[in-house]
Amino acid sequence: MRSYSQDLSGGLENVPVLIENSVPKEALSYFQYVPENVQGPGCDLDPNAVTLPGCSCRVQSCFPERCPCLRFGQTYDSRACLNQHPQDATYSRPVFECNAFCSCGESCQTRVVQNGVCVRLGVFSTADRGLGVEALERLPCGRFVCEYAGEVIGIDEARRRQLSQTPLHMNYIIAVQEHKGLDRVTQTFVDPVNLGNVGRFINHSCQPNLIMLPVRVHSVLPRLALFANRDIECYEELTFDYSGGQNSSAETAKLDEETHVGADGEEIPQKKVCRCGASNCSGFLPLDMSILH
Ligand SMILES: C[S@@+](CC[C@H](N)C(=O)[O-])C[C@H]1O[C@@H](n2cnc3c(N)ncnc32)[C@H](O)[C@@H]1O
Repeated sequence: MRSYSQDLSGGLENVPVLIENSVPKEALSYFQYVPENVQGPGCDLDPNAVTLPGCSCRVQSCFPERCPCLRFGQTYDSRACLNQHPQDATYSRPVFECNAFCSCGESCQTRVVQNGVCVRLGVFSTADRGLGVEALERLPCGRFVCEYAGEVIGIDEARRRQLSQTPLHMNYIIAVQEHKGLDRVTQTFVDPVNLGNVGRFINHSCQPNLIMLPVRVHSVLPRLALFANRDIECYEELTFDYSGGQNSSAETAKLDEETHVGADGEEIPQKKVCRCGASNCSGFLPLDMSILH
């Protein structure tokens, strides 16, 4: 069992995010903890501005039949867990929570991600993947764990940051694409390298125990929320699939066989060996080529 003491969040989360005592201070010297997304270069909106309308349900907890925030159905159960299995197709639809403009109570069942980290997590040194995060309590399937929070940046900034990296750098930029109708795609880029929360220490696995869902709370900008996709034991390392479940190995494999220089002559970061140890491991970390095109 690892020994933990300090709170990485400095009191900014509901529960301390513990750091293993053996993690060297230098490993975190350039990092500043922010519990929620912040506006970064190229992002036109302040992620903390309230840009969604509220409901007028004057009840403690909203009903799906009446509440416009629940037009796609009830998302959570009374234990703040997803009320369908996380792999269920339901979650390919947008998820909205009640927000600051809503008339319902603060204990409304439709407020989960906005309540922040409520489970005990520990940041520890892995043998071969830098730092990682483990659960310090049992987590039931569907439980909200934490956000992947950081600077929300525009695509040009994401491209600039990605191209400035070499395979020796750790990559923290997550690009989430959402399909709206047949021809509209919205992209959200979050980079928690310097400003971020506990989510930025979670490693990739080809057989993960978390799933990432875009959840809208007060703003049209989604928050990237991580939920348990099965029951998780205390001291299990937490992981999610950096590709969001889409198999990007074909594209990354092509990159490796051919060239590491893009069409405009720019250097393209090379793919990295995946050390998740899963039986279905694809061999390499997903590399989101949509940022580079
Ligand atoms: C979002 S960070 C995860 C936290 C990171 N381990 C740290 O120490 O801050 C992503 C980086 O961690 C490393 N990493 C994450 N999952 C990995 C895996 N399955 N195999 C090898 N390296 C991994 C890679 O360097 C990757 O670019």
